[in-house]
Amino acid sequence: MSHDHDPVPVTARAGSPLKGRVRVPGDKSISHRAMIFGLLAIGETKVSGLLEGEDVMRTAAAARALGAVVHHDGPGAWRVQGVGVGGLHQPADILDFGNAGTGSRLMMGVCGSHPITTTFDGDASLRKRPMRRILDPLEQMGTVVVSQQEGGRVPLTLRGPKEAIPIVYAPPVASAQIKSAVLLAALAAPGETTVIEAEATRDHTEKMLAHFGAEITVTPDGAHGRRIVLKGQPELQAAPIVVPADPSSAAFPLVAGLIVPGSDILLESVMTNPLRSGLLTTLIEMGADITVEREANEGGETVADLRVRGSQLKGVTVPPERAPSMIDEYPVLAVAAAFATGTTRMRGLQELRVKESDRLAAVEAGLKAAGVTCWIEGDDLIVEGSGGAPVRGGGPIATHLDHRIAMSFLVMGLATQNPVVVDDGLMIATSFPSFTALMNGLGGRIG
Ligand SMILES: O=C(O)C1=C[C@@H](OP(=O)(O)O)[C@@H](O)[C@H](O)C1
Ligand SMILES: C=C(OP(=O)(O)O)C(=O)O
Repeated sequence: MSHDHDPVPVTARAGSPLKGRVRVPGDKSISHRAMIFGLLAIGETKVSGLLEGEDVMRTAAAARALGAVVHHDGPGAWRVQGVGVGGLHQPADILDFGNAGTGSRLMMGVCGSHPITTTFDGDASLRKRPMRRILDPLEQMGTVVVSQQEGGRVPLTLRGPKEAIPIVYAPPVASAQIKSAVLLAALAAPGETTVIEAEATRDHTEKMLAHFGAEITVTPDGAHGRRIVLKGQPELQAAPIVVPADPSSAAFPLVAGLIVPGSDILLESVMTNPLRSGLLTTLIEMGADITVEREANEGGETVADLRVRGSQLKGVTVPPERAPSMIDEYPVLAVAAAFATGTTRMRGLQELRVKESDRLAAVEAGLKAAGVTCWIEGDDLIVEGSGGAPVRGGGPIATHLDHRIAMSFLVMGLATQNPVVVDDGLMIATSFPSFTALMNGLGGRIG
């Protein structure tokens, strides 16, 4: 399935300061998991605040194909009647995940440990992404990889064992997707499965396992790591899910509010889970005028209003151990760095090479096309800030089917001398369908 589409260029222009208050849509990671846990539970899971982006809709379609009954009751409001662990149906057709790494990898874990045969496919971007990292632990658990493309890429077909084997697994890279795939697969295995992560990554799967009644323990391991032990074959019970606002989406108006002089905006109830808030930490280190207000709890996650005002940022070094807590935010951080005083060095970004695009290369090329001095040294990205002098802008910026590259450079164009044009805005709908309307509602000029 190639999902070729005619690209739709989009332009952003500088204008007046950004003002107003907005709430960005629901978190993408939690929304995928809401559908997956709904599928694996007994009873009806009610979800509010679900992100209705294309990636999550692919996961909803896969949940249906595997036997769930999925109802859409209104904006963000969904109900999922599950089949229970062990109860997955044999899907009639291939599972097409479009652009979504999270949906496809987590569902490989779910399907790969059940006695069914499933074929996974996706768009031209997903077909380039490495899946060996998921297939390796699944093979240890007894999954047969019936067919795959070179290097373990989709389209690929998995056949699950009659009964999966519990394992002890240390993912070779810091990845919540690998961890989650193993934990979801382990639900169908008897006994205990252990995942040991050297660097803690987003913990939504662990929290939701506990919320749905699984026996799971999480303990610190080493300087930055965690040891997660899950007891297999639980009966997961449906439980309500409230999806908080996505900090990875909030990153775009947040950075726009900083780089457009005179801006003053309030982002309502953004999730502040510490394993997701590396960008906030970094921007505050850079001197950003951001205040964290009205802290609260929403559906088991901490949230807060973020008030942001236009600021002259200064360059910093971002340490590699911070990468898991802001992995999707580096493209937009690089845009912020282009306006800072001095140099920003972002260290340890090797994982950016295997996202929807090679984000290291895409950010470097885009910044250069817009007149910014930057370079890559090993796995580090270095950006020289303009120090308050105008940044030129330009384009067209090549987005390579990557929503975050498109949104990052459109944010940049709100503050550059000349407009910024991105070559294709269609992929924005995978994670943030209301992006343009929301930014323009604050006074942005994107179209
Ligand atoms: O588990 C998740 O929901 C995600 C994990 C991260 O990927 P990796 O696990 O590949 O780092 C992140 O980039 C992705 O957007 C969402
Ligand atoms: C990397 C991302 O998503 P995924 O891996 O789910 O495609 C992202 O949203 O930036």
